Amino acid sequence: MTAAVGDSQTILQTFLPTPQGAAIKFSCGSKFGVVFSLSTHLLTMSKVLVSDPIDQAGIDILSQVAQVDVKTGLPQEELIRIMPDYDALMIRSGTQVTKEIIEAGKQLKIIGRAGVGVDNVDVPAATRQGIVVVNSPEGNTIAAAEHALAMMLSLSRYIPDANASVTSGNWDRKSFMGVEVYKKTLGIVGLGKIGSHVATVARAMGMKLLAYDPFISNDRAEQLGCRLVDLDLLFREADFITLHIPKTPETANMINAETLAKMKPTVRIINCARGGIIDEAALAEAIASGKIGGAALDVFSKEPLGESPLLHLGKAAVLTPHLGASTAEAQVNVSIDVAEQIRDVLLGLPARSAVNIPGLYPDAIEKLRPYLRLAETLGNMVGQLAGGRIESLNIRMEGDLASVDSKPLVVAALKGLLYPALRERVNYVNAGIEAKERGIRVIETRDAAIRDYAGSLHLEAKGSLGDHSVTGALLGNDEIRITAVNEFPVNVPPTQNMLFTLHRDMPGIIGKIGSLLGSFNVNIASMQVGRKIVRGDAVMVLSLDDPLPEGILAEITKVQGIRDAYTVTL
Ligand SMILES: NC(=O)c1ccc[n+]([C@@H]2O[C@H](COP(=O)([O-])OP(=O)(O)OC[C@H]3O[C@@H](n4cnc5c(N)ncnc54)[C@H](O)[C@@H]3O)[C@@H](O)[C@H]2O)c1
Ligand SMILES: O=C(O)[C@H](O)COP(=O)(O)O
Repeated sequence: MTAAVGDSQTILQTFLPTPQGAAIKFSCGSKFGVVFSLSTHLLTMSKVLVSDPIDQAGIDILSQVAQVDVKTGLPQEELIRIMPDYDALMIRSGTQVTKEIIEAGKQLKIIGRAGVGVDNVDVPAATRQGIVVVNSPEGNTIAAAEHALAMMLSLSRYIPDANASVTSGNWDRKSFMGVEVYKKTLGIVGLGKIGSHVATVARAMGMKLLAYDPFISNDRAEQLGCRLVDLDLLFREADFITLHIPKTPETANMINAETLAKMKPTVRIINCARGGIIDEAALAEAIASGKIGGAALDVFSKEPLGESPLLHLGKAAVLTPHLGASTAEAQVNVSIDVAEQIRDVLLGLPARSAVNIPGLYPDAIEKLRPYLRLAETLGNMVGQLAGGRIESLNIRMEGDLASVDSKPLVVAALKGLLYPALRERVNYVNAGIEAKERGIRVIETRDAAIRDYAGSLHLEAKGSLGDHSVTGALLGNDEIRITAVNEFPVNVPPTQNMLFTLHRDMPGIIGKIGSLLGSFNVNIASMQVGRKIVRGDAVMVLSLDDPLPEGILAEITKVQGIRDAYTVTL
């Protein structure tokens, strides 16, 4: 990287390797309103592996900034073997991105899922490695909703079997007497993006709508014409049940022998969400024995399905091979959506749909960008001052910052705190998890009444070697100012090489430190003393033009009146 990009330096440092090579101009995403100078080295070095069939539109986007290799259907061992070469991996649901693949991805910065579900990605393992995982939360919503509706109608009119009958030369009208959906009750489990669109269309078809979604308000359900009910009532009253929920420990096997027993004998179940939400053996048994009417399934606990009792249910089961997102439109949408995010992350910009960066959405970043830099700098400083093992980090949001979403600031502070220990291995993705694993307790407090600056941050680290704090704020031009160290007021910009002393405020001490540094050929750029009372305790902050040579700290602490001395390198 040859030039910092506006204020996005913090984010750039998060993901980008140290650049080399000649600079060329490169323009990207106007939504971020920035122009980058990227090194040719970086451009030629970025490599993206596309391991599932992805629409060309996304590949074209990626090809502008990276070498794109499309290698679909690779076995796990081969993926593990080639992963070390790649900066980004783009997938659909076909590739199982296991911990082993992720760990093999030594250069990997981003995994892009061209679709919604990331259940084929070991997200915790990616987070642990600092790899951002993105998806396309909306690109295939309509496709999946329309597939669910098509499945409902196919099942109620036996279209697949009727078609098979005609194409094999029969004209059998008796066997395919169907039912209407008009005035029937549809139970929608999960009233999110897809469930909402299903509700809208089903309502227009004259269906009565029940919905179960513990995270949706009554107002939203009413807006969609749905009556929010509990799951039990939905199971008992619905003529059709359609699932639009993620597979989680709570939803796994939600439809099982016990819940099937509560349903109407004519009920038809549609699952275009995820395999594993239905106990397939129990479902097949319920259909075969006439306990329920039938099922239309697009997703299965094991894909490809292979041998299954579901294959032997005749016209009472309609099965498709995970086609919910398979429309031309959806594939273009998800491919572009995810390719743009991969491109952005490779360029050091934030991703708009990262599933594992807490609270770091582009809007939030845009507003907080200068404060993220402040938080990271203060975290880095207080970590170095505290030294040793950090037990807790107290982050106080002051003034205007007391009312902002603090998550990004906390992540930035932790990234700074851990940087001296982890260097490039810590980033916005894994800072939280790295801190947790080190047992660092994070305490957030807010004080809107502190108004020395519009907004300031106060970080206090308690560690095995002592407790230290730094406070900082931004000037009008977003320049960082350290405004207190260990509660002593100062007003200094952070610089690359700094020396802090805790000492007794007494004549001659500043001179002695100056001469000592001079004798080691260290030039002082600026110096400031902060004290609360005359001749009491004080702090001295020096910005140095050169790094402190080995051994000088020990000499400084020998000076009479100096209690402690610390170096900070930013
Ligand atoms: N078949 C396909 O090809 C295909 C395509 C796209 C999406 N999907 C799947 O469809 C599902 C829904 O996708 P979406 O985009 O609508 O997601 P979404 O996040 O917009 O909606 C999911 C809804 O489920 C609700 N929910 C979560 N846990 C619940 C629970 N225990 N009980 C009831 N409701 C619960 C949430 O509150 C949310 O409103 C996902 O599993 C997704 O992977 C499948
Ligand atoms: O979660 C999703 O987006 C769907 O399951 C689609 O999966 P696919 O991209 O493999 O079609």
